[in-house]
Parts: sequence; C-alpha cells; structure tokens
Amino acid sequence: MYQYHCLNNIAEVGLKKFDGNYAQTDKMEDADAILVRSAVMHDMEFSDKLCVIGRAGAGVNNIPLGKCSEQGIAVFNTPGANANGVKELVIAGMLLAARDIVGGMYWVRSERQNEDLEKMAEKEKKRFAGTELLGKKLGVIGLGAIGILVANAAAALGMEVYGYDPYISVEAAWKLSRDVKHITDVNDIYKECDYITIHVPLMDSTKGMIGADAIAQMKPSVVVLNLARGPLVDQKAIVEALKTNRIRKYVTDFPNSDVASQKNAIVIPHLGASTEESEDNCAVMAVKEVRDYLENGNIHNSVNYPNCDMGVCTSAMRVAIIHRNIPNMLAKFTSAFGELGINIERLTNVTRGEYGYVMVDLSHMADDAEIEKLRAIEGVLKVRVMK
Ligand SMILES: NC(=O)C1=CN([C@@H]2O[C@H](COP(=O)(O)OP(=O)(O)OC[C@H]3O[C@@H](n4cnc5c(N)ncnc54)[C@H](O)[C@@H]3O)[C@@H](O)[C@H]2O)C=CC1
Ligand SMILES: O=C(O)CCC(=O)C(=O)O
Repeated sequence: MYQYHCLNNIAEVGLKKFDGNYAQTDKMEDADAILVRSAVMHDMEFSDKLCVIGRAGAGVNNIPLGKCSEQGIAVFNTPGANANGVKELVIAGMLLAARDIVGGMYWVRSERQNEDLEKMAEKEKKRFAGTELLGKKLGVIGLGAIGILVANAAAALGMEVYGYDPYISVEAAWKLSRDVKHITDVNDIYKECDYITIHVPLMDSTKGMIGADAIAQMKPSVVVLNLARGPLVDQKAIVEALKTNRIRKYVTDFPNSDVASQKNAIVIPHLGASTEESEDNCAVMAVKEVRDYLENGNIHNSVNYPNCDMGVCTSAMRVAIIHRNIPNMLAKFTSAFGELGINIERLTNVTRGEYGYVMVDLSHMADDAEIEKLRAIEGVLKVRVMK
C-alpha cells in the first residue's frame, strides 16, 4: 500500500486515478508521494520514505530540487498540461491592456441607477477607447509549451509575432507557426515590439531578465506581460517605469502591493492555470507519472533525474537505484548481484548531470539484507524494490 500527501488542492479527477493500493495521508512524513501545486517547499524536511514529488503544473521554483536530488526523491512536473489555460489568459491580458474594458465596466456599474445611462455611455465611452491587436508587434520570450501557443494564437489574430528562445527544442520548433519571426537577439524584441510577453522558467539565469536596461530600450507605448513568475521582471524597475509612464501597461499574474498600487498595472491573482481543464489535465498527468514511478520505476517528465522506461516488470523482482554519476557504479551493482547468485535479466542505466539511474529486472527475489548491501555502496542515494 502506497500513501500520498497533497500540499494543495489537486483535482479529484486526478486523485481518482489512484487505485486501491493507494491511500491519502494527512501526515507528510508517512507519504511515499507528495502532490503539490504552488506550495513553497523550500523549508520542508523530507522523510526517508518519500520517493517522489508530483508537481501538478509547470514551474518547479517552489521545490528544492537540489535537496530532493541528494535525497533520492524524483520530482516530476506536467509539461504543457496547463499551457492552454495560460495562453488564453495572456490573450485576455493583451485585450484588457489594449482597451480600458475594466474601467468602462466599473464606470457603467457606478452609474447603473442613472436613468440617462444609455445616453451618457455614448458620451463617456471615449474615455475607455483603445487600440486593436491586429497588426501590432508581439514579442514572445520563451517558446516552450505556453510561448508557442501564445505566439501561434497571436499570429492567428493578425499580430506580427517575434519569437525568442535560444534553447528551443526541436519538437517545439516544429509546432511553431511559420508566421512567427525567429529573433536571435532579445534586444530586438525590447526595441521593436508593442507587446512583450515572457514565458521562461524562473531560475538564477532568468531572474530579473526584464530589468531597467531592457525597459530603457522599449517603446513608451509598450505593454509588458508576465504570467510566468514575478521575479523574472525586476519589480523596482517595472514600478518605476509605471510611475513615470515609461511603459503603457504591465499585466501580471503575480501580485505584490507595489505593483498592484500602480494605475497602469493589470494584476491578476495567479489565475493562469486556474481553469477546470488545466487543473484536471495537470492532476491526471501528475498522478500517472507518480504511479508509473512508484509501481514500475519508470521516469517520465522528471526535472531532476533522467527519463527511463522498462515497461512493467515481468521478472521476479525489479530494483531501481538512484546514484551519483561517478565511475564504476554499474560495475559495483552488477558484481553485487553476481555475488548473490542473482541473474540480471534486463538492465537500463541512464544518467543526467550529477545523477544516474539504474533499473534491473532480476531472476530471483533478493532479500532485505541483500538489498541493504546495495544501499551501502558509496554513491548510492536510494534503492527501491518493486515486486
Ligand atoms: N501563471 C500560471 O499559472 C503559470 C505559469 N507558468 C510559468 O510559465 C513558465 C513557462 O511554462 P511552459 O511554457 O509550460 O514551460 P516550458 O518548459 O515548456 O518552456 C520554457 C521555455 O523557456 C525557454 N527558456 C529558458 N531560458 C530562456 C531564456 N533565458 N531566454 C529565452 N527562453 C528561455 C526554454 O528553452 C523553454 O522553451 C513556467 O516555468 C512557469 O513559471 C506555467 C504554467 C502556469
Ligand atoms: O497550480 C497553479 O495554479 C500554478 C500553476 C503554475 O504557476 C505553473 O504551472 O507553473
């Protein structure tokens, strides 16, 4: 029986994918698996029992990846599962910035008892007028699951789309509309575009990516959109730019008091992935990944360990070993099994950066004492047995 613990609300349709071999626990220390959305996990301690964290979403900046890797805890996310939800909010954000729809709605509400409302509306509407998206230049920074959808949708709306992503995957490049102009210098986006939207992960290398230098190059009429993570945009610089009308609007999904106090900020309470569809997709994908890992040792969409798939074990026993990626590890494992007189029927060894992962299907069951010998090998971080 496996136990899982939810740090956030995880959609029911996903939790239902756990079968009778799983029970939910309120105690994190008892869990084999944790499911999480945005809860910040950096100060949490993890028990030796914990094998896997399933992030029902894309960003993993709330999870201490280094600590997890060192403790042999696999971390998964759900690439693309909420991308459409975010894309639609980005398009909505551009529309809300282009015309003062919200200001107009508030005005109508404030005058709702006025008998002349209909007539007044025709007179007052010029205060809320704006521009169209058609023909405007949109710069998309980061062409992953979300950036691609935004770029393609904007191109379909008749925008001139500039795309920048020096690390774009081949698969992503195939999905990108041919109407999207490939930009190799992000400064061209800052200088040229009427709308700029950022869709990169928050990492040391991307923190403050849009700062005072970038803003200084932008047109004063620019709208900057950040539905990725607050700190990607230097908060002091953006507040200053809003105060001095150096930019037209800032649309963000990440509220803080300073930004929310600015007249030209459109601030949303982290709603990008808060749609029924995105929540369901993320939960279902996360549970699937967690189950495949716990039951079969297979790794898909891990952000800290290499992908690995040996299907379902048909041998007497499967052993999965997370280890440091240092010389001679494989030789130590195979000779350990040899000394025990256990035949290896299948073996996969994959590495990623500092870590390696070995899965072996064995002809005979190894007992607990024999498995302990594997755990004692220097460089081994976690050993799991699946029968
Ligand atoms: N507001 C919300 O509710 C949501 C926000 N997000 C945020 O959006 C981010 C992106 O999500 P996805 O598109 O699903 O991730 P993704 O991993 O599919 O795409 C990220 C892209 O950024 C690119 N990239 C990395 N560093 C870059 C740099 N310095 N310059 C340009 N491109 C760079 C990568 O090559 C990759 O193509 C997530 O990391 C998360 O922080 C994601 C989902 C929901
Ligand atoms: O679960 C959520 O609502 C947060 C979504 C998000 O920010 C992400 O997937 O990176």
